[in-house]
Amino acid sequence: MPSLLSDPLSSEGLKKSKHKKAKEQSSPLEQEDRGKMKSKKSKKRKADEEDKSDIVSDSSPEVPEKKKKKPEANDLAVKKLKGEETDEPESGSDVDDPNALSNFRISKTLVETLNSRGIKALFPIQAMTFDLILDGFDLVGRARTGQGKTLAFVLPMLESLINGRIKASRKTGYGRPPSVLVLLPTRELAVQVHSDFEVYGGAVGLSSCCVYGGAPFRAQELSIKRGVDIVVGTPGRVKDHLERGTLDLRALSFRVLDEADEMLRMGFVEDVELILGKVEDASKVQTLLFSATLPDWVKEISARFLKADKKTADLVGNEKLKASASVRHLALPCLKSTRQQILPDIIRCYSSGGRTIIFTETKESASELAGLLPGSRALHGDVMQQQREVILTGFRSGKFLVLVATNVAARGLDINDVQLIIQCEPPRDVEAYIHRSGRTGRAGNTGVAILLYEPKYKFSVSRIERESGVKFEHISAPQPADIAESVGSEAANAISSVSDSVIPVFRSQAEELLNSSGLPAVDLLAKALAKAAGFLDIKKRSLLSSLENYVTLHLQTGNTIYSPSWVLNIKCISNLLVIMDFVRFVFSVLGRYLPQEKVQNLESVSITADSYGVVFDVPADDVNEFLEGKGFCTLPLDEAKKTLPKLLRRFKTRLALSLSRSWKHCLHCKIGITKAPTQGEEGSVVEVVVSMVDNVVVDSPVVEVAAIVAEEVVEVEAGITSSRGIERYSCFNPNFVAGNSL
Ligand SMILES: Nc1ncnc2c1ncn2[C@@H]1O[C@H](COP(=O)(O)OP(=O)(O)OP(=O)(O)O)[C@@H](O)[C@H]1O
Repeated sequence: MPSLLSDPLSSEGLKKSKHKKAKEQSSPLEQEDRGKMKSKKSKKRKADEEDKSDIVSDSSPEVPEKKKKKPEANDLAVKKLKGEETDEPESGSDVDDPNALSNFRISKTLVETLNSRGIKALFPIQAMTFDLILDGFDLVGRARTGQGKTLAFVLPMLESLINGRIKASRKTGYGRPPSVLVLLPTRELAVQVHSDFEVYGGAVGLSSCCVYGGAPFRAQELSIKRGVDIVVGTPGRVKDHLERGTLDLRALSFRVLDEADEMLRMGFVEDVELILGKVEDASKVQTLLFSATLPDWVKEISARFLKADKKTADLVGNEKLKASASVRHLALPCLKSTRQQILPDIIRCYSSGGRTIIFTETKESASELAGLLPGSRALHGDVMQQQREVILTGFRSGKFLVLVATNVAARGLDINDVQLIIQCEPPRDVEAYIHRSGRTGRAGNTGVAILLYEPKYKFSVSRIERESGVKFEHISAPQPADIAESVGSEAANAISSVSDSVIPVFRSQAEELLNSSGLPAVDLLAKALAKAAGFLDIKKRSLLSSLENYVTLHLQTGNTIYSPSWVLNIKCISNLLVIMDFVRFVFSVLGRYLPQEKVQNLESVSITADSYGVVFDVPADDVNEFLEGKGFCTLPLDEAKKTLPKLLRRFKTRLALSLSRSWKHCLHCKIGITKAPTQGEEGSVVEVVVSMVDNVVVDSPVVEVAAIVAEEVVEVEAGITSSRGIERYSCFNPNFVAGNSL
């Protein structure tokens, strides 16, 4: 099993930890094998400074006979969570499941509480870490989103407090200082984790309180003063309590950093370090760090604040897929301007009637979108804390089914029945993609995550694919047939469920409608179904850009439009000429058959990857005129043939048109890449320079052509800095491999 920080807790490792005695009595050959494994591990440890932990726990107590099967169950559960096939029997009894609760040192009351919430066995991350935490080790735990990291620390800590190591020393009286401190990056997460402590801790007589900013300080102070066993909170407010002397960490036995990477990202570095540093004798405190992702600097934290013999349980490791495997990851091209129109249809088609979370990049767009989508609410940092709680409660309880949120809701939030995640644009940060998409497909359930992107930013989708290991299914905007399929049956059920008692009352009007409409009864019924499903009209939507009332056409030229070397040629100056040639070619051809104003209405022209064709969007009303153009085979890509041909590149048509008009200006500008790529990493920053030859005064399209050209191979990173006659673009070239000269 892969590991990032150290060798993970493989099932083999667990087996070994639990059967030390068996290990001692095993054959020399077996011991030699183990020796080899250990030396492999020690090599790994050498390679990585952080890797001081080992998976073999010698301190595990006697384990009941049944536990010997545990590693197999881990494998099974891991497979299940990864979405792989398992040979698991349909209804295996708990006794057969080595991860069954009865196989762990969990007290009866806790088992009953877990059972009452439908939990019969531990998830792999929980099974891997339970004994280690109970036996007193510091730990770094890593698993994909939704795999139960919260209970992985809650359960063994509670057991430690009530039955384990801490039982004897734990203070219990009025005014006792807390034994456990859990830090989380957001208030919502703190509330969520606190509610788990209330349920499970409450069941075994342990009290807890939640402290976070935006809520009255005094009430928190009073509950701490009365004495609590567990404090859950956000770093800022915990720090406030420490500074005001209202929180005493002297009796602390556990400190937990959940989503530590996010805490640091959110700027809590100093607060977290201050809080961790407040513990006077760190050797007496067990520190646990859980996260779905472990960027480098989390290693730093774990090296500084966790003990040298810490353990690491890593269910992700170096595996390529970092995002949830139980989620279908889809990518859909869509212009920003059409987003609002297609979102309701996407929700209808993919949410299976469950909850949807839409992620936007800014608070403003979250509010704006929520205002436009009926039945949705916005959640972001500018919403008052009290209101945020009301909104989350409403969403959890099903009062409304669509939440439009910023990253506030990306991390950790565990909400039942979120079937669909929509991300309005590719996040810059791949971890944001992983966490947002992880709000669905939790606890072994399935879900759908749809990433919307502007066609010209397709490279961002490839970047996320590359870095997260996700393989996107590329889809087009829902077409009328898709919508009818997904909502039609619901509408049909709704109509079927209407009592027959309505028939005599409505019959005469129905007959009148049938006679007056001139439609066959079945067509009229189809209209009634559409109305029941909320449709008064079905608009066509183009496959290429999801434009309403546009149709995507495919023009096949019969000749290659470009040569393969064209694609490989990343020297911008020649690219520019080829693009201009192409623009002129397409528009001159279309212009031969169509009035100029029709050609100008084309949207999003794309070249097909086979080099023989062009795909573009035209207004639905103009389709026939385009189809009648002689000499060309122009096919509408309609509902029947739902997939686009593989496309090579696309550019903004209106811009291209204006370019073709200012073609002569382009001849007077020279575009080149002047700066050597940095570092030699894959994907480097380069600089595109557009210099105007002959001092010809050029207009903005010439500048934009550089952007088009740049877009071909590079992502324009910085704004344009302009000096007389020269435009500079700082660009990122994701395809550039060190060593290639430009
Ligand atoms: N052993 C279990 N059996 C069944 N359900 C479980 C089990 N453990 C946890 N769950 C449920 O799984 C869901 C996800 O758990 P949790 O929120 O702890 O995941 P997570 O790994 O912390 O995810 P994230 O990284 O997104 O924060 C919760 O609803 C939780 O109640």
